[in-house]
Order: sequence, then structure tokens, then C-alpha cells
Amino acid sequence: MFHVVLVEPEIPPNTGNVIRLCANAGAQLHLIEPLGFPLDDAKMRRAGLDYHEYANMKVHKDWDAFLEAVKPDQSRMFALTTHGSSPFAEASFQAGDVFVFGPESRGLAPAFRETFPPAQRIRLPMRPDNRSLNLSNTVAIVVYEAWRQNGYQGGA
Ligand SMILES: C[S@@+](CC[C@H](N)C(=O)[O-])C[C@H]1O[C@@H](n2cnc3c(N)ncnc32)[C@H](O)[C@@H]1O
Repeated sequence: MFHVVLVEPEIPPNTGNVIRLCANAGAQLHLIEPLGFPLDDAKMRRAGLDYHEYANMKVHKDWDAFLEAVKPDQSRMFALTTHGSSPFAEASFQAGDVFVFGPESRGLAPAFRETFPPAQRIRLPMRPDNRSLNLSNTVAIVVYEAWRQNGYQGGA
């Protein structure tokens, strides 16, 4: 099972999309507080999520609480960032990998993303002069590529 980590997400429909994506693919979703919205926000409800789709979601009060709860293998943690130096096309993923995504307005903070070795800072290709992809689109691309590489076995 892959882990999807949204650091301080700000926009309810994006998180709603990611909740549904992770439920469909069988990935474990982690939200790192502070969140930019209450989880029972009407905009979340409008995303039409069913109760069971929340089952794979955990909320952590901060990054350290996430590390303490999950105890991830640091060598299998990947920061998704427009400042990444590792091309997505060359990435090879395996079960248990952790994918970390930044807040919509500002991305992952420089000091935080630099705690990841360069080979674990991944950038998705974009045409020149474009700033970034949508957060939930980025999560979908990464989760389905990781799942594809692993033969769609079990859950993503
Ligand atoms: C809307 S973007 C953040 C924009 C922010 N100005 C930046 O440059 O990081 C939200 C998150 O989506 C992911 N993301 C968006 N485009 C990406 C790309 N081309 N490569 C890797 N991650 C991307 C990153 O995790 C990013 O923190």
C-alpha cells in the first residue's frame, strides 16, 4: 500500500478529490495539520464523498506526529515538488512508498523539501513557463503510475 501525504492542504475540493482517489486506488491518505478548512466543511460534503471513502484517511497534528505514527523508511519517501531534481519518468516505485505533496498556494517549504535527498525530490514535467499542476491532479498521476508499476496488485 502506498502512502499519500498532503502537507497543510488548503482547498477543500482538492482534498475531496484526493480522498476519493485514495479510496478507489487503495492508498493510505495522511493529512498534516493545520488544514485550511474544517473537515466537515460544506464544500467537502459537496464533493459527494461516501462515509467509507474516509476510512483510509488519517489526520496528524504535524509532520513529526506523522513520522511517529507511520515510521516510514526514509529512503522510500518522495517529495513531489516543482523544484524537484529527479525526473518522474525515471522513478521506480515499490509498495510502502510515501509520497509527500505541498500546500496549493506555496508548495513544500524550501527547508522542508531539502530534507529529502535530491533523488527523492520528484518533478513532473510541464511545458516551459508553467508554474505548477493542480495538487489533486499531481496526486492522481503519481498514485496511478506507482500502482501501474506494481501491476495493479492489491491496493495502490
Ligand atoms: C499547486 S502546487 C504548489 C505550487 C507552488 N507555487 C510550487 O511551486 O510548489 C501544489 C503541490 O502539487 C504538487 N505539484 C504541482 N505541480 C508539480 C510538478 N510539476 N511536479 C511535482 N509536483 C507538483 C507539489 O506537491 C506541490 O507542492
